[in-house]
Amino acid sequence: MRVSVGGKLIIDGIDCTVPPGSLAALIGPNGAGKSTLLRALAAVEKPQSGSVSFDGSELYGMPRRERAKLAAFVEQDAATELSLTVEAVVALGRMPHLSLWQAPDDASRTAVTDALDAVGMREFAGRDVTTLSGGERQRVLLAKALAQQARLLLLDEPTNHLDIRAQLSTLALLRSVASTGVTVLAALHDLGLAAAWCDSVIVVADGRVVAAGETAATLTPELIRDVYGVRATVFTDPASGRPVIGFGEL
Ligand SMILES: Nc1ncnc2c1ncn2[C@@H]1O[C@H](COP(=O)(O)OP(=O)(O)OP(=O)(O)O)[C@@H](O)[C@H]1O
Repeated sequence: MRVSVGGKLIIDGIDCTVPPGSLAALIGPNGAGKSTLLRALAAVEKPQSGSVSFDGSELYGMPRRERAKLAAFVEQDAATELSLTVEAVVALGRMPHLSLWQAPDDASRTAVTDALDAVGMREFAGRDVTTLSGGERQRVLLAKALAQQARLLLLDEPTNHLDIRAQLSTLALLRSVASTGVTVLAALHDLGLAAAWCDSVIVVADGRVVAAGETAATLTPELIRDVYGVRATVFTDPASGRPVIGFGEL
């Protein structure tokens, strides 16, 4: 796939695959092209060439509504200026499943409540979304994507604004969503979170994939040094058995 924005080639021949029903991290330095790639995968940004196929279906040729049933996208710091309640924002995720003017059915109401529960925001259901903190808003936007019940979930920095506990519970939630068969791809800046929680990583730099594959085999100190120019040491957390990464300057 090749994607240009504003006349500039940003994604230069990326070819990548995310294993179905798994949690994958999209990582890479600032300006590498992560957001642009996610926007292209979500069909928000049209590539000059290339295609995005999911489960045998080509996402670009598809009517918007059908695509929204397949793929949900949470953009980085998506604006929430509309004065709506949290519940109404999450209910927007149900739109692809309802016909025009159709009142929410039981399945939609349950999906909204379940999504609010999943992100721990049920008690905020009646709050105006414009009054929320950055972290609360981030969780509401994740709930909206969950309510969409798509089989592909694309997230741009889903842990932005979140405190450490909320970061861990978000990654745990994404893992459990993936375990139900949903394919999850999340751009993450925190390599520690990617290492500890994701099944695989796609590493981009300068609009190209420089490495991709199973997390432990791919996210090595050598790769981190080459891509980010820092020293990294991988430890094992004695409590969880998961990898922990320490960083230092070269
Ligand atoms: N509208 C635009 N016009 C020109 N250049 C753009 C435009 N949008 C993005 N870019 C450039 O494309 C490159 C990739 O941007 P992108 O936002 O995809 O990177 P990223 O990996 O998500 O970065 P970050 O980690 O900083 O969020 C950057 O150099 C950015 O300046």
